[in-house]
Amino acid sequence: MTIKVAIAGARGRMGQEAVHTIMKDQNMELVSVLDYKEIGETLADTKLFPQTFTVPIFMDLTELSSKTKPDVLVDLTSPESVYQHTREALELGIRPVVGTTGFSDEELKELSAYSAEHGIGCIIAPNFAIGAVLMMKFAEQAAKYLPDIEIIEMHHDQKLDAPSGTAMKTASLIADHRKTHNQGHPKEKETIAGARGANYDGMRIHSVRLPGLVAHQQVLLGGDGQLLTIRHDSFNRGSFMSGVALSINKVMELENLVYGLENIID
Ligand SMILES: NC(=O)C1=CN([C@@H]2O[C@H](COP(=O)(O)OP(=O)(O)OC[C@H]3O[C@@H](n4cnc5c(N)ncnc54)[C@H](OP(=O)(O)O)[C@@H]3O)[C@@H](O)[C@H]2O)C=CC1
Ligand SMILES: O=C(O)C1=N[C@H](C(=O)O)C[C@H](O)C1
Repeated sequence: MTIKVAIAGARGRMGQEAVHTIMKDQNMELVSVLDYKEIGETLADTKLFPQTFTVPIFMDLTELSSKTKPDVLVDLTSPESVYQHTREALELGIRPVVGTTGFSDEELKELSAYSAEHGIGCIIAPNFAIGAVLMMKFAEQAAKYLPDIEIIEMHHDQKLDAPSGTAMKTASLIADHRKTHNQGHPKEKETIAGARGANYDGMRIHSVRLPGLVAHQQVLLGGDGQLLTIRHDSFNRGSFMSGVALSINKVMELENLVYGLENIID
């Protein structure tokens, strides 16, 4: 069966890569694009894609749904729009595959409840790169033995959310198994606000933003006389594409929301 896919965010860094991935996949058909700006009738009009990419662009998800009937909506947009897109897609019976980061815990809970109640599959993956998923799982396991942890995530300087979705997911996986404890000296004082990073359940998260970077993370686990560093680097956005394709296939089998690629890989 061919999976009919729509995409939101096709003009973006991830979106452009995902358009090519879906167009090349024999089991998928890119049927439509959701945008919020007048950028032309089809992807070909945007000049970002070959003239053969005559995929229609819509500004309204309900119209896109009724005219092109996608099975799946891939969202690679912005923290500002992603919740609304995901909620609307679920209401229209379209399965969301979401790479966009920046959800609150409440939004995730609410979408998860809606998805389960209506039996519609949904995947929200803060990181589609298999190496990043392994980094998170290894950090989760190591935290049992080395519970003093600082996360340093490093991204390109156009990123809108901080900390990254990957850092948040890493911290939440670790927090599920680690006893809450505040790290560092109980009397430590920041002479410049933010010097010690963000506090997630006692763990510290530091966000670096620099031109030249793509997506990188180190999890530092300190013990008496030792340091374990678990590091992952995405050097290009091709690193995320096998996870996007896997999620589009898997979401067709789901009747609930899955948060994190680690829950769908064998
Ligand atoms: N899960 C994963 O593995 C990965 C996730 N990401 C996440 O994916 C998201 C996109 O990243 P990236 O591609 O780098 O960002 P970009 O800014 O390059 O792309 C986002 C695109 O979405 C468009 N957009 C914004 N709002 C809407 C909307 N309401 N409807 C349709 N299109 C919209 C933007 O248009 P305009 O610029 O005109 O506003 C832009 O073209 C981010 O949240 C990022 O964190 C990134 C890499 C990997
Ligand atoms: O904005 C990005 O680029 C990325 N965002 C995701 C995140 O917030 O973790 C995934 C990856 O790190 C790239």
